[in-house]
Amino acid sequence: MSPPPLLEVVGLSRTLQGGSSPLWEGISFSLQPGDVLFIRGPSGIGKTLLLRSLALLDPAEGGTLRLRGQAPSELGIPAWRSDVIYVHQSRVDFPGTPLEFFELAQKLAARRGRPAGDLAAAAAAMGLDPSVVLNQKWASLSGGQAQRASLAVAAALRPAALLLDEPTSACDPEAVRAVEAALAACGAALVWVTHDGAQPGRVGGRQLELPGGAVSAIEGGLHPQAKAAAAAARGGGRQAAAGAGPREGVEVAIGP
Ligand SMILES: Nc1ncnc2c1ncn2[C@@H]1O[C@H](COP(=O)(O)OP(=O)(O)OP(=O)(O)O)[C@@H](O)[C@H]1O
Repeated sequence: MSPPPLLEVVGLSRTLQGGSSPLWEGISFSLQPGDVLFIRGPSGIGKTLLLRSLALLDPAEGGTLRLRGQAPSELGIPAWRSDVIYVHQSRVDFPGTPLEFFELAQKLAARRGRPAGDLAAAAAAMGLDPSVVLNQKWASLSGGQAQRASLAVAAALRPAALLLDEPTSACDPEAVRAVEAALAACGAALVWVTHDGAQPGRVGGRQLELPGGAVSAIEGGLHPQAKAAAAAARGGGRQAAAGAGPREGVEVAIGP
């Protein structure tokens, strides 16, 4: 028997309070390690809510979620959130520095026994100078630095899946390319919301259109050899991704 998918989503639906019809329904897809699924759709259609539902931060009222064959109720919410990490769309100024944040996140009970990732390498892959940016207060980082530092923390926590809400919205074109390559090579399954129409074609994978939920393959994408080389440079194996928000109730989501 073949192993279950890494992340399996079947028939997920969401209706806003007071709404007469679902925002989206019948959302189904499955992901294996390293897969990329872009979420596309107009503003307000519910892309963020879908990511938050996958992270158990916002309730979907229909459908099922499974991580390596286990439902959230079997795995427990903290364990789910330490392996399926949501990185918030907008800047979040946490107290302290990115390095302190990462160290705090590593101490969460749900992370005990998990191997530590290499935060400096993840930051460098995103085009940051780790010795500077990781030791600076979040509040003093530029928007693009803070966004990439969040992604580097997330990546270095080595989740199974990263839920990325417009992860390059604050980056200049050079940084966008670095982040795309770093995320594509990080080893986690990626669910990636973007408004950049060219981004799916640069990264590759599949895309899901809201509200209908149709999933299609994307033409193009990063060359598999480039991804393999980046993975080898990292030391191979399952790697980096996803941020941790060591706050009560959020566990390891990066952001509120
Ligand atoms: N926590 C929430 N509870 C109830 N309704 C919400 C919540 N968050 C967002 N909404 C509403 O749900 C709808 C979808 O919002 P969402 O942020 O998911 O859209 P989006 O597709 O990500 O938009 P954008 O592309 O502009 O970021 C909007 O009408 C929004 O007002």
